[in-house]
Amino acid sequence: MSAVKLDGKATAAKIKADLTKRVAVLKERGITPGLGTVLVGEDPGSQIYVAGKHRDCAEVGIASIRVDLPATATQPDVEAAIDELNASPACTGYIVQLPLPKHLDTMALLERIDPAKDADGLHPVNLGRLVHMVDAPLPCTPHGIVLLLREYGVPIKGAEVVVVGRGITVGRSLGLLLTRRSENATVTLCHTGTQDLASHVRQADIVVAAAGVPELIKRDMVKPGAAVLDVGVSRVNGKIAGDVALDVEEVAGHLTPNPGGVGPMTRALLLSNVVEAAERRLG
Ligand SMILES: Nc1nc(=O)c2c([nH]1)NC[C@@H]1CN(c3ccc(C(=O)N[C@@H](CCC(=O)O)C(=O)O)cc3)C=[N+]21
Repeated sequence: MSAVKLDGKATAAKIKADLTKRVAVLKERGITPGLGTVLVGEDPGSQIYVAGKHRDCAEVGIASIRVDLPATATQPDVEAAIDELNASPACTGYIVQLPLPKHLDTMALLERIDPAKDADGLHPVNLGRLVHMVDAPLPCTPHGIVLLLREYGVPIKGAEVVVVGRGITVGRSLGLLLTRRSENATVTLCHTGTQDLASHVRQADIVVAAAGVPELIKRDMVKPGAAVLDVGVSRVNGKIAGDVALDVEEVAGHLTPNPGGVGPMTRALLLSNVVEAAERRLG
């Protein structure tokens, strides 16, 4: 058996085509959506991600505003950059690229972002709205995962989902999305303290691997026919390595390639948050 490919690149292209039309409508009505990025330091990985986000913006007609600060930037320096984007009418949404250098207080900076401009959906107010099931920008990777499963008709309702990894950006917030009444999945959140990871993963109809540990999910842990989504972005010898062993392809029913799976969906849903923020301005 070989798994059906959950093609994130192709699905993201469809989302971007829809966003391109919506951006054109917004422009006719006098609003140009604009994505801001705040990047602190010279981490090569972060540089590549941020450059990619600006390319994506150009593709759909979103303006972009890039703020790059040196690794030595102080807390007040970054606060000033955030205050400027909060005040800028040209910026309808923005992100502070993570991780930030260790000397900075990440939480204080994230809390300073205007929740209405939070393109990542990671502001505590917006995560709180997600807990309360109130309309808010959604975290990009979890939202991308839900849309990718829907695109390929993978049943979510009633599914047993095992999420591996409790990070805010993916694991912890994905459970909130998938347990909404509209999705109705049953979600188990596994992490480094989980006693017997394999026994949990074996029960799963859908496995989401977001731990950042190469080859954590092995072939013999996966129930035949399960959908497996690989969110891992570790670097091994300069190459991107996911969390899922290659031969899982032989047992899974659906599988995301990596690259070309969850990453492009994350980027498309970031653009979607920027467009939605601009649409909310129109009311
Ligand atoms: N505030 C903030 N928001 C983020 O969303 C955020 C962040 N900080 N810090 C770093 C992580 C990582 N991340 C990726 C997004 C897309 C790909 C992606 O599209 N990767 C391509 C491969 C690389 C490429 O072709 O550019 C793929 O999977 O096909 C990868 C990684 C977002 N992050």
